[in-house]
This record gives sequence, C-alpha cells and structure tokens, in this order.
Amino acid sequence: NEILGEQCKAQLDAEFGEGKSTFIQCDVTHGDALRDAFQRTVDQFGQLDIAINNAGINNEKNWEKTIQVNLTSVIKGTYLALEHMSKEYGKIGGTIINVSSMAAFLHSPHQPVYTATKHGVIGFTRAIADASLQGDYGVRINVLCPAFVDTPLLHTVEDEDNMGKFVKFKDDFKRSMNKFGVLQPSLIAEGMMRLIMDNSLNGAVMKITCSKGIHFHTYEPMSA
Ligand SMILES: NC(=O)C1=CN([C@@H]2O[C@H](COP(=O)(O)OP(=O)(O)OC[C@H]3O[C@@H](n4cnc5c(N)ncnc54)[C@H](O)[C@@H]3O)[C@@H](O)[C@H]2O)C=CC1
Ligand SMILES: CC/C=C\C[C@H](O)[C@H](O)/C=C/C=C/C=C\C=C\C(=O)C/C=C\CCC(=O)O
Repeated sequence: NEILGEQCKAQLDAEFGEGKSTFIQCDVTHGDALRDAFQRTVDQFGQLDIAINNAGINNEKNWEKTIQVNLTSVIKGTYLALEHMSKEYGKIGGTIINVSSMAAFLHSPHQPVYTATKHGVIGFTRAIADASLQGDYGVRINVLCPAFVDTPLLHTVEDEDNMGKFVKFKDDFKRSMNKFGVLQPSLIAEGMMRLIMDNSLNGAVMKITCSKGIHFHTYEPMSA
C-alpha cells in the first residue's frame, strides 16, 4: 500500500529525522521483489536486525493466493532474513517475528484456508526456531497470534469477493467477534516490541486477546 507506506514514513521522519527509515513497495509473492527489498534495506542501513513477516490476506475465493501470501511468503521472508542475520552466513544474529492469528486456535467455517495458513505459520516458526537454536544461527524466531484487531482486514468479513461461498457463515464469525471483542492495533505493537526486546524468547507462541491480553501458548510435552 504505497499511499499508507509513504504516510507512515513521513510520520517516522517527523519523529526520528530523515534517513532513519525507508519505505519499499513490494508484492511479497512477486518474483524477486522480496529478495530485492531485503537487499535494498541492508544496502541503506548496513545490516538487518529485525524482520516481521506481517503481510496477510483473507481470500477464500482465490485461496491459492492466500497460501502464497500468508504462508509461502512468510517462509520466504524468514529464509531471506536468515541470509542477512544468521551466523551460518557469517552475520551477527537478529530476531524474526512471523504473524499468525488466534484463528490457528479457534477454527471458523468462515475461513478454512486462512485458518490453515495460520496453523502453518506456527508449525514452520516453531520448527525453524529449533533449527536456529540447535544450529547456533544467533537468531530468535517467534510467532504472534492476535485475536480480532480493528484493521481493514476485519471489514472483509461480509465481502463475497473475499469470502466466496463461505460468506454465508459470516454471522458465525460476527458472533465470535462479539463474544471475544476487537483489539486495537497498539496492543499488537506492544506485543511485537516484547518479542523484539526479550532475549529469552525463541520459538514462543504469543497470543493477544481481549480477555487475557498479551500471554503465551503452552504445549503439553509429548509422551511416548
Ligand atoms: N485484523 C485482524 O483481526 C487480524 C490480523 N491478523 C494478521 O495480521 C497481519 C496484518 O493484517 P492487518 O493489519 O489486520 O490487515 P490489513 O489488511 O490492514 O493489512 C495487511 C497488509 O498486508 C499488505 N499485503 C497484502 N498482500 C500483500 C502482498 N502480496 N505483498 C505485500 N503486502 C501485502 C497490505 O497491503 C496491507 O498493508 C496479517 O498477517 C493478518 O492475517 C491476525 C489476527 C487478527
Ligand atoms: C474476514 C475476517 C478477516 C480477518 C480476521 C482474521 O480472521 C483473524 O486472524 C481472526 C482472528 C480470530 C480470533 C479468534 C479468537 C479469539 C479468541 C479469544 O479471544 C479467546 C480468549 C482467550 C483465549 C486465551 C487462550 O487460549 O490462551
């Protein structure tokens, strides 16, 4: 979103001064665009410390595109970030956050493929975080799962162009929204800052909900 991206950069310029930020428009599914965006960032700032794979869509009609944006590009973004951060590549470490959703815990008939991608993001992130630890990459990799957040994405709930035949389940989805409430984006930013700053976190699954705020999912140890 070029307009919002430039507006965001202008706000950062006003707060922190010119030259501290850049906006690069990039379709994460498009050829080498994502690779180029990483390279241009490193060329401008000298190194990469933090990467957040956040782009996401909710399109059950073009569900292959949803897999490309929400899962394939998160994997691609993680691997590209590792090329610029991992000790494996002679770099100095860093941190990566992949954005999943509480949809990975509460499945809805309204968005089956979106839900599958968000499960995938958790599985991939936990496994690559283990690889980072055992392979001494020096990179912490965590996953963030917000519940409903007041952003344009949430307003596609009744949109047949996005939901396809599953739009008929919109009332089920809206009942969930009423039950669980809608978060403000500032709390998601707070969760992201915690994942960035807390050096003890790797492979963590952070959940953010109205009832419990910022907290972590715990997994039962697997017994034989
Ligand atoms: N809003 C919500 O209720 C929740 C959102 N999420 C996740 O949070 C993340 C951010 O979503 P929101 O800010 O809510 O939605 P949004 O629709 O406001 O923002 C999504 C952003 O992704 C960008 N994007 C979409 N396709 C892209 C592509 N191919 N290449 C590059 N950028 C692309 C859009 O331009 C937009 O800036 C997504 O991964 C979403 O699945 C997770 C849980 C709840
Ligand atoms: C058309 C809608 C588009 C996008 C919205 C996304 O689907 C979004 O990613 C979906 C979010 C779904 C959230 C669902 C559940 C929320 C649950 C709770 O808040 C439950 C409260 C506490 C549980 C605490 C815990 O289990 O740890």
